[in-house]
Amino acid sequence: MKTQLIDGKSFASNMTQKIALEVKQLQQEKNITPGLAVILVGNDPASEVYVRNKTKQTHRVGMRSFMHLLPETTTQEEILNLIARLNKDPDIHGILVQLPLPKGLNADTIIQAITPHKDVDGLTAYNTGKLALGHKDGFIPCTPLGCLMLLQKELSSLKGLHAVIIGASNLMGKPMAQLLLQEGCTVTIAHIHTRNPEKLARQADILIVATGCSELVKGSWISEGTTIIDVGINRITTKDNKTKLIGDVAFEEVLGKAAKITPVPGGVGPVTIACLLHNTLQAARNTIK
Ligand SMILES: NC(=O)C1=CN([C@@H]2O[C@H](COP(=O)(O)OP(=O)(O)OC[C@H]3O[C@@H](n4cnc5c(N)ncnc54)[C@H](OP(=O)(O)O)[C@@H]3O)[C@@H](O)[C@H]2O)C=CC1
Ligand SMILES: Nc1nc(=O)c2c([nH]1)NC[C@@H]1CN(c3ccc(C(=O)N[C@@H](CCC(=O)O)C(=O)O)cc3)C=[N+]21
Ligand SMILES: [Mg+2]
Repeated sequence: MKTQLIDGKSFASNMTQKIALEVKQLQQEKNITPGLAVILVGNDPASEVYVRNKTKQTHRVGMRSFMHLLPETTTQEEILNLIARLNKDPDIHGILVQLPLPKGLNADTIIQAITPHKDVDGLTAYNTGKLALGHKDGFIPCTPLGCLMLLQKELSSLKGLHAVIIGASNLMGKPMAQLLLQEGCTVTIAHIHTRNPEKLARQADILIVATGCSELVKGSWISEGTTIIDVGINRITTKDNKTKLIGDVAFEEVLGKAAKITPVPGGVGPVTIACLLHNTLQAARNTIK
């Protein structure tokens, strides 16, 4: 079987073209320019890739981007004060705190301090609850939303398919499970304590991997015809001392077995950014009475 690559980059570029037009319209008709504030504390490699690309894309669609690069030593109180200011600032429509945060900071307390109507990452209790209940008016986390869009484009129907998700974070695995359940998939979630994840993976019609373990999923984990969504963003150093990004799936090993796969880079990453811009545009529109 020839494995087809899922082109997230061109999917995202179609999305951002439409968003750019809608931003222009919002400016002309309502004099509103969507603004996104991003808080990055310390230096996590995957976050640095994200921040770099999203700043570029934010400007490209005509939105404003407010970067807060804070040192590793920043205190919980300083971050909470910053969020309190951003919550009140009328130029800011979306607030995103990059995860993971350095040890010593309480990520949950910090995330829950974001006002739900600016929570474009969809991580507050309010938006998490909205998603769990199937309400359509909350913010859905950008990465699972992007993965769902790619799956809907690539597969004619998701109903009755067995989706196996490896990784159970609040940012990715859990909301992904909610979304696929609502689409009629049978969902299995594997995590660090799961025994024989390879056995579950072999039963998957759709396999979604978001663990942060580079090349965790081997060729032997994959049955003929599986569609693979590789969410992992791992920066490694090659023999000739260059850095490159690789996913959570041993890409070369699954070629010829999987029906389709998202490459890293060029798969889920760009779509995550497009979904973030989509949510930020929505947050700006929601301020219109
Ligand atoms: N492409 C994109 O747009 C995005 C990429 N990412 C990337 O995806 C990856 C995951 O991100 P995120 O969900 O935030 O990470 P987290 O570290 O928050 O969560 C990882 C999850 O995977 C589980 N896990 C870790 N190792 C294993 C293993 N060996 N076997 C099975 N399960 C395992 C963890 O279990 P436990 O909790 O029990 O330890 C946890 O549930 C990272 O590489 C990140 O950079 C993230 C978001 C967006
Ligand atoms: N609160 C929070 N929300 C997140 O969604 C979140 C986060 N924290 N922390 C870090 C991870 C990682 N993440 C990425 C998104 C896009 C690319 C991306 O643009 N990737 C390009 C990289 C292209 C390149 O520069 O080579 C690609 O895969 O093609 C990468 C990583 C979002 N995350
Ligand atoms: Mg994380």
